[in-house]
Amino acid sequence: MSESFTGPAVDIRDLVVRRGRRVVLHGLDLRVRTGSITGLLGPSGCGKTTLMRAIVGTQIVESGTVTVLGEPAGSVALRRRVGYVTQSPSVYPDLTVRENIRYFAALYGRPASAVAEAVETVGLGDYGDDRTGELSNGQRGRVSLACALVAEPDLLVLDEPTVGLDPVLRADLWGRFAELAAAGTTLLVSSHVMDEAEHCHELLLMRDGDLLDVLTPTALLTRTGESSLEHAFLTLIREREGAQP
Ligand SMILES: Nc1ncnc2c1ncn2[C@@H]1O[C@H](COP(=O)(O)OP(=O)(O)OP(=O)(O)O)[C@@H](O)[C@H]1O
Repeated sequence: MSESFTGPAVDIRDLVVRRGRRVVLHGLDLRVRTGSITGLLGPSGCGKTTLMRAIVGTQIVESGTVTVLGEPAGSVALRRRVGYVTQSPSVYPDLTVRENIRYFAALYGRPASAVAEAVETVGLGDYGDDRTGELSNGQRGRVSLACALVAEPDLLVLDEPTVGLDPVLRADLWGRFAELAAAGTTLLVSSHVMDEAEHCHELLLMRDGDLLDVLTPTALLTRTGESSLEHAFLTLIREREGAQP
């Protein structure tokens, strides 16, 4: 973690993003606490990926400001401090699993032990010497995740990192995310399955390009009187829709 920065890891003011003919983010205001695991949750198409792209600086924004670790999103100073794993794996198919991860480790000056740890974290210990192009889609996604993990950036932005993973691996990954957060890393993790929300410190609940609420999983349950996060989110949506003029 970088020493001097004490503000929120992400600070967004009045963010408007248009994609094609559609305005997909309608003036969002939000903050992501440094050292937290923040879940970005909402139905398919609500704008989670677009928001993540704005945070990592790959999205053209119409108006508003996105400040990341105290710098404007996308600035050169952030290149090594922000990791982003998209839903489509970006790995070198001709390299083996270990070579891919080693390449990123070298770029970020990380030791060989970090490579071995990253391979194990994503459950690919038996595939370290396999060519990445010969793996399944889910396995390739895990290589991509390992490449981001090995760099140990200050902010990790992960777009649906647990899709298609078995329950054991998902639990292991959330355990690793918790360790990283405890060490000061900020994680912003999107998901459209609410059962993942329980692993997060804070939830950003999105719907149709707007932020419905920002609260902890416990607060979501308490506020709605529900016992499952899935139901709680639905109840919250119905309340808000009912409250609209
Ligand atoms: N390449 C694109 N060009 C134009 N519009 C787009 C493009 N990608 C997404 N959109 C629009 O932006 C909206 C938000 O998309 P986004 O990918 O951010 O949603 P999401 O919440 O990440 O969805 P999912 O959970 O399915 O990945 C969509 O409803 C779609 O209309």
